[in-house]
Amino acid sequence: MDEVLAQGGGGGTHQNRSERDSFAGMYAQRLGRLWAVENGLCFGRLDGADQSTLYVGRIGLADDDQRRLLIDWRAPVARPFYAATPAASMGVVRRRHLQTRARTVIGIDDDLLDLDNLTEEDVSTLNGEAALLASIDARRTGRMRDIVATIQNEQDRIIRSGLDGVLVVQGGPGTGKTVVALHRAAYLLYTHRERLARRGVLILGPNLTFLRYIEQVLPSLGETDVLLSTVAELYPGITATRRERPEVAAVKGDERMAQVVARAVRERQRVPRKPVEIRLDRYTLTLDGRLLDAARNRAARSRRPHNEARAVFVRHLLNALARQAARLIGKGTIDDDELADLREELRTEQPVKAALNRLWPYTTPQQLLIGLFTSRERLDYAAAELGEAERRLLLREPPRKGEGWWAPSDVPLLDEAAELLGDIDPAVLRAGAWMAEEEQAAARSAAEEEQRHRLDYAREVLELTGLSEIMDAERFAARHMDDEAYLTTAERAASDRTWAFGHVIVDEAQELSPMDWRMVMRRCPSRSMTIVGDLAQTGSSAGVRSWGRMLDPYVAGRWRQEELTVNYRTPSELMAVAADVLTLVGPGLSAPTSVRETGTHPWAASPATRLPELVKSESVEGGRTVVIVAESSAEKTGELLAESVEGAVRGRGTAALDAPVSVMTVAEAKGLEFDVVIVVEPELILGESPRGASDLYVAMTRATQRLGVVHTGSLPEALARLERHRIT
Ligand SMILES: Nc1ncnc2c1ncn2[C@@H]1O[C@H](COP(=O)(O)OP(=O)(O)OP(=O)(O)O)[C@@H](O)[C@H]1O
Repeated sequence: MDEVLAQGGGGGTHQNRSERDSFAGMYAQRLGRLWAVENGLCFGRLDGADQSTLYVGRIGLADDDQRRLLIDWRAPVARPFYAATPAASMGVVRRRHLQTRARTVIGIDDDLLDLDNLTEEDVSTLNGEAALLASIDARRTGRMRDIVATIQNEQDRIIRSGLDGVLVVQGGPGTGKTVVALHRAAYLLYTHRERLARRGVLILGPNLTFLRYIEQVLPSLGETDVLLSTVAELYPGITATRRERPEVAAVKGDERMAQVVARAVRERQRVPRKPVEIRLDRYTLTLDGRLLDAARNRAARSRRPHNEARAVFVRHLLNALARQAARLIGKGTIDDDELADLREELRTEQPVKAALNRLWPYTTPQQLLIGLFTSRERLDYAAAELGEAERRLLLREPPRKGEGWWAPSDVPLLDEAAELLGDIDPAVLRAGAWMAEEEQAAARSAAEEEQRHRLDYAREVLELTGLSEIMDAERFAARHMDDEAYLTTAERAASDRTWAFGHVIVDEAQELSPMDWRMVMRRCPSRSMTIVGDLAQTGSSAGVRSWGRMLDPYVAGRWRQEELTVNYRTPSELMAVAADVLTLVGPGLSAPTSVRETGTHPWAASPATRLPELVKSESVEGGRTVVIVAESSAEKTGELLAESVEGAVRGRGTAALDAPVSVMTVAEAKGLEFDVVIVVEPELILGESPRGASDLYVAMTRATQRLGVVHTGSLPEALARLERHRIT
């Protein structure tokens, strides 16, 4: 890369410049990968009974003579590093954990696996648990780290479980479901590269903040071909930001909506009660019910989606109209050529075109849903099986400029509609005239936004790699765009609604509605999936109640389940209170066992106005604190803290992850973790949604060090344990 840089900017032929660009790009990418694994590159060593020594690291490395220096953690020979126990030593005498800072070793821990093969002195210096405990005690940075150095045996089994079929990983809070799912992605890509590199891996998370939180884990494992997304982002071209009431989302997530969308499509093909008259200059043509029915049935029999079946419908009607026209102009018999001429003539007549467009209109998924949700009449027709109250929840105002109309729960409905509607002929699409003005404007502004984003990204890459001198951002971005082959699998998959992924991982899977699952399953026809979640944490009313019931329509009897039982996040003192809350969620549920105690007890304090003072006194130097509030008081509490506590930030996104203090709702904090958690007015959280108990359970299990509750309202019974440590 130094050499490429030394060649400088302009000069040379076009060919020279373009070669230089592509070398520079290639080296930049390779360098990026190596940088990503620099920290803690080598973290383990295995000493075998056969006197062999292997070093285990984030990636595999060999020297110039192809001698193995470092074994990739995913390679089969590295397996004993995670799986060997004194009872089954797998040929390993000693497992050593290496802790490094930059390139210096700062600590080692040994596990002794085969006593007979070690000296007394070795034995006296061993301390195996230390590596894990040091790792989970560390301050949180606002980003998830990888755990390659300390993967535990029950986790390792899941990470290395076979690629095929559906694997469900059920586990309580903090048991490592997310981190295990991410390592599994890295492992699968490494082990089944052939199969997965082409089709890619999709990882679905609950919201964008969460994706920011986990996004650095995989590149640091040496993988880039994974698409991280939320369900709301799965429909290319749609930004679903509208916020809606949970009961509205629950109706839209219900599986009956599949029928509703199907009927909405059929509504667009409805035959009018009265015959349709088409007035032309010389005569008037009539399409009666019988004729229209016949044309519609012909189209239906073609089994093509709506927009593609339109051609069948139109052909049938035009033939009939041509024959009618022939009769009207006094031609009793007519040969095929004449009929064809007449048909083509009619096809271009404006009144004929208008009638055909009304009878079987080209329809985009967006148009279909806007039409459905803004019309009482259409809803009554299409959503007959929903109750009156449910239909009323679906009704909404038409889109207005500058206002996001789509909600996350619309995305699977758009996807469902896209399946039933099929593609519109690109020539028709380009003409654009059939599109509503707002839609055209929205498409244009999305394209501009995309271009801006691309340029920013290009600038960032060039600056980071010191290449901005020799390559300009426009050229870099344009090349990325033009050259299909240059796109990563993840980029190609992101822009293609019909992409079939090689493997799909769904995190916080309990939150997905039946309609979400229909869409996700479409993205994974091979049904090679990892589904991780915790039924006790389900916050959405349309969410999963039973893995079996959710999966049976897709893979009845063909899925397997693993359980994670040890909590690596929450100390046992905090988990005891969370376990009390869990009894409210449902009978017979058990909380995971915490791996450590800290001696710090969770507390309660009143009134809630003491919040700023307590946030300051409880926060730990260099650590992260979250204040978790009920949805209804999030903005108010956010403002209060932003004014009174330095560095406090309300809300979602990267800023909230990086701030020393952030204010979040339960939904926003789901899946994340913080050093210190303060829950405000638990009674409100409990009462705010039908799944309030699950929400409170989620809130109480986010802390790695300290937990407190502030309240002015009453303290829920389930939190009575906190009275013992009330801060006065
Ligand atoms: N083997 C391990 N070594 C070190 N840290 C671990 C290990 N397993 C899990 N952890 C840590 O425990 C914490 C919780 O993990 P994670 O977020 O994956 O849990 P989860 O099961 O997804 O939790 P939730 O259901 O609450 O979202 C993380 O900080 C993770 O790094």
